[in-house]
Amino acid sequence: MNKKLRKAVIAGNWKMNKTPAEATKLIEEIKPLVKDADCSVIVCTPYVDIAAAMEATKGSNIGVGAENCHWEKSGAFTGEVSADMLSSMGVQYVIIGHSERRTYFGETDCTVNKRIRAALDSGLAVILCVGESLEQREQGITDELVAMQTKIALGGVSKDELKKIIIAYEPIWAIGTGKTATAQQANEVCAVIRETIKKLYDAASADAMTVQYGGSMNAKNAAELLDQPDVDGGLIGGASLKPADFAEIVKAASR
Ligand SMILES: O=C[C@H](O)COP(=O)(O)O
Repeated sequence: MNKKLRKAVIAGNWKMNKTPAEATKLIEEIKPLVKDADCSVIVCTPYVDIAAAMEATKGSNIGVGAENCHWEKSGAFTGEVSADMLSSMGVQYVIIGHSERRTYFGETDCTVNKRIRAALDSGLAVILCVGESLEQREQGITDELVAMQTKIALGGVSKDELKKIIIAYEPIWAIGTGKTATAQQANEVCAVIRETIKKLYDAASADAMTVQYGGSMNAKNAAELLDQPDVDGGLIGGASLKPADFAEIVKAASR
């Protein structure tokens, strides 16, 4: 499929930022700036901001996502939030397997797979994050690692369910560091992910798959990254908290 036929997806990952009142304010600022976007626009917020985000995005072209979900439907899991709880609030997307969850909260490829299963069963679309550390890149194992993360995460996911999955390639060394992967590096690994989908499913599924890049994407470097044939959008951290910068990235994805 021609890249142009895959609509770009720009998702903000707010991480642990913004109170509900601040979330409303930020969305109100973003809304007019992205209203003519020719790409999907999503904001993924902390759990406590979801009600405010649902309210503020009403009637707009901005979708709302969460930053994680548990794999069980309910039970004794203090501090966790289920996929059903999120979908009951109108949430459409959930980020799963972000490297910060893997690094700081012990998440593994296996728990990522369980969370994806739960999210799909609750009707949520998933933004699955994969990516290598600097050490792994230097060892030359980026492609194998990213392919393996993708395969394990998608275990038991049908071809039909795959349509509700977006994959974000996020090299850990580029997250929040100001160190962006070059457009070529980003494209190479996004292509590896697409090839992995082709092997696991088929060429049509690989062609239709949205593969984002994430890691210090900003208003200045977005156009070059988003111009790459296998980069279909971005998962944006820091710049998603700055309305003008986020809007600039959305504009770059709309070309
Ligand atoms: O999920 C977003 C990524 O972790 C990228 O964060 P960043 O844009 O602040 O580098």
